[in-house]
Amino acid sequence: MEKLTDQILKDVITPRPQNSFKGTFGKVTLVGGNHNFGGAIIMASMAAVCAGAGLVTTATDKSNSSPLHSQLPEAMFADFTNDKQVADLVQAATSVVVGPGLGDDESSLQILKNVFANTNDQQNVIIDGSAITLMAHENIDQPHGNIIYTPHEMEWQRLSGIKIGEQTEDKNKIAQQKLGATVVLKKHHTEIYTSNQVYQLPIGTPAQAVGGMGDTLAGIVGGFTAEFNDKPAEAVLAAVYVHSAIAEKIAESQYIVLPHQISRALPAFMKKMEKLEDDHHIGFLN
Ligand SMILES: NC(=O)C1=CN([C@@H]2O[C@H](COP(=O)(O)OP(=O)(O)OC[C@H]3O[C@@H](n4cnc5c(N)ncnc54)[C@H](OP(=O)(O)O)[C@@H]3O)[C@@H](O)[C@H]2O)[C@@H](O)CC1
Ligand SMILES: Nc1ncnc2c1ncn2[C@@H]1O[C@H](COP(=O)(O)OP(=O)(O)O)[C@@H](O)[C@H]1O
Ligand SMILES: [Mg+2]
Repeated sequence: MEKLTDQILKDVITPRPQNSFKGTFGKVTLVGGNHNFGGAIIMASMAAVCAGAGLVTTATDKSNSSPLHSQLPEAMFADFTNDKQVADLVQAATSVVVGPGLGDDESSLQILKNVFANTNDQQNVIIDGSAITLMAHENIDQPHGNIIYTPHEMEWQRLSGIKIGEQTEDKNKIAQQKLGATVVLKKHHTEIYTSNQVYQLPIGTPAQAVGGMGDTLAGIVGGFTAEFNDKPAEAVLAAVYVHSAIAEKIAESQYIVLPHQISRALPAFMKKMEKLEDDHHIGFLN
């Protein structure tokens, strides 16, 4: 298992080209947030916007429209039960994030099926939270796309069949290769299983053990894979690293880290990365 280092941030977060517009930095469509779990998709959307995606649309329950806009006017809203609109938004996306707060009832299942029917192999498809649980319980086929699963250990147990105490590198690798997808197995020292390597995140803090922390990571992965779409594999690694690097910084002065604080800190943190030259170390950034 290879340890991730801050080099991944320097590799991925480079200065934006001058001759650019919002379309240069990709479109993210996020689908989730039922009547009870609106916060999950709002946190994921905030993360995608703050990570620098060019255009972000959130397909969610109608009741989340005003809360979304009051928190995040940069995001557009769509009703996730409008199949035609969701199909169009999914087809238009560089990256699709599906699952945060989607829920597991019949309506959630129909929405998931509609999303999966409309992805294509050119897109990054981040499958998180309820979408993983639904896939496992309802035996739903993996959709087209560059698939990135972001399960916690219980979600990975549901998807892979490997019990939490038995999730060894070898077993996880076999399950990941069968899926033919990237797996971000979230925990203390998250592991990332890619097509040719297994990475471990050596940073992160229990101050991150707060609801919404994974929703926020899913949004950053969506944002980074859209924005840095010429290197999507590295973008996933950088997203995982930046999420915990910012959390550690905040945890120096806070007992817990609120997920939205990570998102709000992203633009300034990324500015510091952009300025770094190879012979400088991120540790100097205090
Ligand atoms: N503000 C919002 O709207 C929020 C909405 N959210 C949304 O809710 C949806 C459901 O997601 P979920 O993760 O809350 O529930 P589920 O998939 O049933 O897993 C929990 C079960 O697994 C067990 N467990 C064992 N190991 C574990 C581990 N390492 N990490 C985590 N759990 C572990 C755990 O054990 P226990 O804690 O009971 O001991 C429990 O039995 C999803 O769409 C998500 O996006 C949340 O993001 C919160 C904020
Ligand atoms: N003790 C810990 N140390 C480091 N990271 C943690 C710790 N506890 C939780 N996390 C991180 O918080 C996130 C939790 O994800 P998840 O359980 O999906 O949250 P939610 O669904 O509530 O948003 C993951 O990124 C995980 O790595
Ligand atoms: Mg989660």
